[in-house]
Formats: sequence, structure tokens, C-alpha cells
Amino acid sequence: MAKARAIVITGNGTNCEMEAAHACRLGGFDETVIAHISDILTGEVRLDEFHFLNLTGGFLDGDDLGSAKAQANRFRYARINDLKEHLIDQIMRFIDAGKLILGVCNGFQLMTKMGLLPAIDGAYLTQTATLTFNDCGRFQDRWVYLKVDPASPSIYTRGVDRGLYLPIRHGEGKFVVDGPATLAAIEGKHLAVFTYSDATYSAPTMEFPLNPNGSVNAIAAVCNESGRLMGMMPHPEAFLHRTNHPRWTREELPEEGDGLVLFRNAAAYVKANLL
Ligand SMILES: NC(=O)CC[C@H](N)C(=O)O
Repeated sequence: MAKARAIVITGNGTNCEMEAAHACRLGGFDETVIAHISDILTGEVRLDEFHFLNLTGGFLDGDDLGSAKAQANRFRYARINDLKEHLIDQIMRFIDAGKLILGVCNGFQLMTKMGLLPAIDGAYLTQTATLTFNDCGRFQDRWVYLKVDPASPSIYTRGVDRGLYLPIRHGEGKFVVDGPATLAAIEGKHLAVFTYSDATYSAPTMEFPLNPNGSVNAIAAVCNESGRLMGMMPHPEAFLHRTNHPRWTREELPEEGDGLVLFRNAAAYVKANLL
């Protein structure tokens, strides 16, 4: 039987690749590969052989020029050595084939700066949003409550009824858009998958530190209209088991961490639709 295959890209400053790969394996992917960007640029590893692309967190190029900006240009314009194509051709082929891309933190910044999100009406490679410096002016390292929009098309959040509790760690997490039309489209099409909220998951909040960065409309995660591309500032791969929780020694918690559901849904989607 065909195998569900996930790839996690590493190199140039990512630092969550092991956790992301672990999450893919726990979530149900039959094979998960951590590939260095250099091996993708030589053509040794090809995205075509995978179903789920993970763009994970870290400090790509040391956040110089703005987080993920240099990598966004690399992904847009770099040529694959031994093949007559650019990396972006592989990425667009991946998207056109109905495959899945999840960008977490630095990966969300990368997807946004490449114009892969929100990509309203399929307008890929045109940047309409970004993630910029937190309003508080400092790096934030804390856990946040994320209210889910149950009407969102995201394939990752199926079965999530109220929300998730996950850690964030970023200096540039404030989601902003180029104007009111983009924001109206995001809201109208339910593309804001998660918003920062309080522990009741009842409403989005702009209140610091529940909202750690001042994101417009408290947006913490965005998907495209197909629901197959999603970017999020919080780290689902960092809460896979109850012992990842900051109060696990003091609270009764389920065995499984809140973040795993996103990877389980990704694997289930691949097995149902892409094999
Ligand atoms: N954890 C991360 O991926 C951090 C992203 C980026 N380096 C920032 O600080 O905003």
C-alpha cells in the first residue's frame, strides 16, 4: 500500500525539526524525513515524493532583514542545481496536487512573506500580509489559549471544538495585512483558524499577555481557502504529550497534548485523499 510521507525542511537556522518530525510520526505518517535545504537545492531530495510539507520554527538567517525574509527570497528564486526548474516550481506543483503545507512560527512568517498565505482567491506569490514585531517590543515566551473557528476550512482542526492551549516563542508574531480588503476576506471566508483568547475560549482578545503580540483581530493562525495550507505562530509540535504541559505535575491532564490533533488530521487527510 502507498505510504503517507511527510517532510520537514531544516537548515539556515530552524530549530524545531526534531519535534515536528516526531509529531508527524505520532500523527500517523508512515514515513517522515528531515531534509536539509541544501539537499533540496541540489535536487537530491524532491518535494514531489511527499504529501505533507512542514516549514518549522526557528531563526532562519538569524532573523536578519526580518524573520524568514531571506529564506522567502531563496524559496521564491533559487534554482535547483541538477534540474531544469526553480524551487518555487516544485512548491507550486505541490500545492496544485492538493498536498498539505503547515508553517509554524518561523514557517508561518516564511509562508506569509512568500505570498503562500492568505493567498485570497488563489493569488499565490503576492504578499498581502506579514508578521512583524510584537507590540510589547520584546520576545515573548509563554503559553496561550487559542480559540478555534469551527467554520474555518482548515483540514487540520477537524474535531477541535473549543480551542487549544499551546506555547508561543517569538519576537515577530504580530499579524498585519496590507489593507481592509484582505482582512475582510480573511474574516468573511473564515481563514483566521485560531485567535488568541482567554481560558474559556469564548472570544478573541487584544488584551496583553493573552494576546502576546497585538495581532490584528487577535489572529494567531491563517489558512488558505482550500484549508490545506495553514500557518500559525503557536507551536503544536511542542505539546504532544501531557509532560510537555507547564503544570503537568500539578494538574490532571489527558495523556495526549493539544498539538497532536493537527498532525493526526493531516495524516488522515493524506490517507483519505492523496494515496
Ligand atoms: N520560534 C520561532 O520560530 C521564532 C520565529 C522568529 N525567529 C521570531 O522570533 O519571531
